[in-house]
Amino acid sequence: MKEIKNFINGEYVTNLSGKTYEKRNPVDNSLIGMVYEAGQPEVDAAVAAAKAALKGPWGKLSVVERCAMLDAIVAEINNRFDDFLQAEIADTGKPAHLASHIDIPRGAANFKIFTDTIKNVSTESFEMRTPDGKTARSYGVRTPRGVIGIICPWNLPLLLMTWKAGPALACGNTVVVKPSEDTPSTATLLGEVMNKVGVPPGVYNVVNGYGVNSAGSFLTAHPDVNGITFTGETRTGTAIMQAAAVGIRPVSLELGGKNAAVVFADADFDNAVATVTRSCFENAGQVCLGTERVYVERPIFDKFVAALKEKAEQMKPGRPFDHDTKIGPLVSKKHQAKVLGMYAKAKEEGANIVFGGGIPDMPDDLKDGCWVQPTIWTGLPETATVVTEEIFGPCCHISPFDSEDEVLNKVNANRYGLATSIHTQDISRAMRLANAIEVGLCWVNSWFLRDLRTPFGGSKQSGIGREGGVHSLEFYTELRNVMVKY
Ligand SMILES: NC(=O)c1ccc[n+]([C@@H]2O[C@H](COP(=O)([O-])OP(=O)(O)OC[C@H]3O[C@@H](n4cnc5c(N)ncnc54)[C@H](O)[C@@H]3O)[C@@H](O)[C@H]2O)c1
Ligand SMILES: O=C/C=C/C=C(\O)C(=O)O
Repeated sequence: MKEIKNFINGEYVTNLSGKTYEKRNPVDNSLIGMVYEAGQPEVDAAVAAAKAALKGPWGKLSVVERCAMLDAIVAEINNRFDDFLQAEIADTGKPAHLASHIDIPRGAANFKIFTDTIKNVSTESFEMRTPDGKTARSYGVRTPRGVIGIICPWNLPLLLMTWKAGPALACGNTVVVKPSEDTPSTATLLGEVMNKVGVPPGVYNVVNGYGVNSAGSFLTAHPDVNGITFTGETRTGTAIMQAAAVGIRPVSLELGGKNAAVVFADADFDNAVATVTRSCFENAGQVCLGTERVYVERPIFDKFVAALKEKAEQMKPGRPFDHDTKIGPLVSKKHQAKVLGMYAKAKEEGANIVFGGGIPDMPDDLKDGCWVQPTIWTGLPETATVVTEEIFGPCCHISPFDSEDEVLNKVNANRYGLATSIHTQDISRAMRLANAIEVGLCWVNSWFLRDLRTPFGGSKQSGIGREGGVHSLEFYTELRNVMVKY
């Protein structure tokens, strides 16, 4: 039986409480291993190790030396690509082609982008005359913020954790990572990489467990944590922001969304169908940037619904390494129940079920997995639950629109503001809409196309702050101004 331990001060440790919980494979509900839940003692030890490491060899490295160590992390993640692939797939059940093209490559890329950034970023400097006729020169100095608490969700476990650990370490901080209880494996495995490349003990720590009354809340409440970066549900973000208020610690929040795709009649139809298919169903809809609201200009509405239905019908569920698998399970029985509950709600509210709405027929050996059908609805009002609330599953509601103003108002009427995709060949219209849509991320004729130098984050109730390239420095460093009179 696999044991998934905590990684504290360079060592894999269990816990004082002896408390463990089961990690099950979402594909067939088979038992993968037992996870040692970190309690207050383990979180205290991890934070103490991280704090001490700031004053040790890690804190004395030059930027170039630190980046050389991160480059070694990149190389070792790539050396152990298959180990990370197997671990991520065991935890999530996602198709191997998805994990091998997105999750694991981004695990390495999320360190590389920040070594490139930190080596080439400058700070500002100004000169002024002083009242007594002398001169003064000011300049900025960026220093690490300190111990960073990193709390991650279960949908893109390695990608989303390294999207935080990469800049945190590149900027000279130390980290305590709390992966989702549902996906502990890749964050824990990364500890082996840290030891292999010689990252000093205490720089990278992992405490496994839950949120409330467990490792998550112990970490956010810890007074020696100097900043908290979180990705997860909006309501959890509220709780974490409240915890961070004690001691005035900054937060970086990447939260929920209810993202729209807007398809105009002049769009490249096949590209729009292919792109919206990805944005609705990729990773079984478990992507924060995913589309759950599709607005289609009326002249092509029926044609678009039929085309998306055909794509959904082709989404063959199956085992991760089966070549014909097009969609995997949801991450857990708990999440499967949540999504099926929303499917039932849509039916109760009178949705026209174009496709799906339940559990797919699976072979006997997979029947106990966390499967749901890709699902398409039409016919609901904008006020319907599945049109306003985040579901985080492979489903979308499609509705027609007749004007730019109408669709803009519908897209903006939601409390979230994370991502939108706009499909049109009229670039002036695309830019007009992109300037008016209240989101952090807007794609035109594309989706989830990522340049890691660009600002990434949500507006409204989808988050606080931007991460990516130089934008990550705002959270992961303190900027001090020095003024020299001479
Ligand atoms: N904006 C983004 O970039 C982004 C990316 C991925 C997922 N998400 C969002 O995450 C959600 C799905 O992930 P999830 O179910 O893991 O989210 P979640 O909020 O339930 O949990 C996220 C993490 O927070 C921890 N946690 C929960 N309560 C906590 C508390 N009170 N204090 C400290 N830690 C706590 C959990 O253990 C987990 O590690 C969806 O809403 C999705 O939109 C957003
Ligand atoms: O599920 C949410 C996906 C988030 C993606 C990123 O944070 C990224 O691509 O950097």
